[in-house]
Amino acid sequence: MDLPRPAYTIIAQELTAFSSLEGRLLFAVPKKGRLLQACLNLLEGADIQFRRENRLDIALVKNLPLALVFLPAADIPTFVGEGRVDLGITGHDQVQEHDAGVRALARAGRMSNGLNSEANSKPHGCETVMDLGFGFCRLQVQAPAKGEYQEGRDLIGKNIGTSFVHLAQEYFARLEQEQEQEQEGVTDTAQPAGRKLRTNIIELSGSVEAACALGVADGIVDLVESGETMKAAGLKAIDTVVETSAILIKSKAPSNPALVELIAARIGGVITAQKFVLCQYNVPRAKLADATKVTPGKRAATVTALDEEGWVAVSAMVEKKRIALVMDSLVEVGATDIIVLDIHNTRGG
Ligand SMILES: Nc1ncnc2c1ncn2[C@@H]1O[C@H](COP(=O)(O)OP(=O)(O)OP(=O)(O)O)[C@@H](O)[C@H]1O
Ligand SMILES: O=P(O)(O)OC[C@H]1O[C@H](OP(=O)(O)OP(=O)(O)O)[C@H](O)[C@@H]1O
Repeated sequence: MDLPRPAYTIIAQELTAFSSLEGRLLFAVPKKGRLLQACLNLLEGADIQFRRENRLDIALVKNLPLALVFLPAADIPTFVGEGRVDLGITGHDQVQEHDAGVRALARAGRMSNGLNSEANSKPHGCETVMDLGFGFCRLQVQAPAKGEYQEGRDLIGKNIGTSFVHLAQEYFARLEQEQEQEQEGVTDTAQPAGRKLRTNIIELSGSVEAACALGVADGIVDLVESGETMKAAGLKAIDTVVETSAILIKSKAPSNPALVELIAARIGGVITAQKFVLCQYNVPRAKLADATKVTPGKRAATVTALDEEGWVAVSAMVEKKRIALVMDSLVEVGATDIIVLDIHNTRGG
């Protein structure tokens, strides 16, 4: 049985982990939620070996000078953007929300007042290394399905519940400005600094979909994947603010750029392996050109002579989502003995 450990044991372990961080590249991973399992699969595929002690948010990697830091997905862009952590995985939506927050601070003129002054001495912001191909969803404006609001503009001046306060503010600021310009016949699109938002953005930290039914908000801005949550809450989508998926981000001045490159290459290899399968088949040499049109491979198909006059064996990487159609076409061309193999890992492509 797992007995709860006294707090001092946990604190002692956390301190030990912190003291062994020196010389290690720091890599932030979502500590819970929708992205966690896919991230753990990715780390395993990239042979990043670690053991995360129960309730500890730092794990030292056994086979690389690397430490994983488990953080809320929403905080990862801040840690990476300020250069406190070198690499991170989070949603593109979270990076955009963070960037919108930085823009809001800049507009309010607070960056020049010494806020985050230490962080500001470093190159600020994070760079996207690659899209990871999971965590696809959309940040949408939603309103009661049976209500009067049909488009974003109808919610101007209303109460909007969201965890994405800065993106929601920018979205409604744009709509308000467009509406005012139309009314005044102005064509200048520059956003005036210090303009007061008429729409009331209410920050909520979770279960945002309940806000309309509970009378807290007239509309919400929240993430939608299948649409089931919003449907169950009696809401309908009226606009999309951003489309998002999980991304690998790096700080602008990582402590060990070579290790960042190595990890990015390993993760890229795992992503490619997840997207592709290896298709092998035999085909008469006379049909080779037709067959390789169907399976051109990533760079080119590998063609080997068979121990049978007039026949060749072909092997090529094919996108997993296209494989059934590709096999149909190969049969039509005259290919035989078609087999499809999973790819565990790839590199250099
Ligand atoms: N339904 C979804 N489908 C796919 N990806 C999602 C979905 N909901 C969220 N995400 C992605 O996962 C990221 C983290 O969201 P998630 O709801 O898992 O966060 P969390 O850390 O558990 O925070 P919270 O406590 O606010 O729920 C989002 O920013 C988004 O990129
Ligand atoms: O369109 P769907 O497939 O139904 O997914 C959308 C839901 O997923 C996310 O929440 P999550 O379940 O992660 O929990 P949360 O509300 O606590 O953030 C999001 O905030 C929606 O509530």
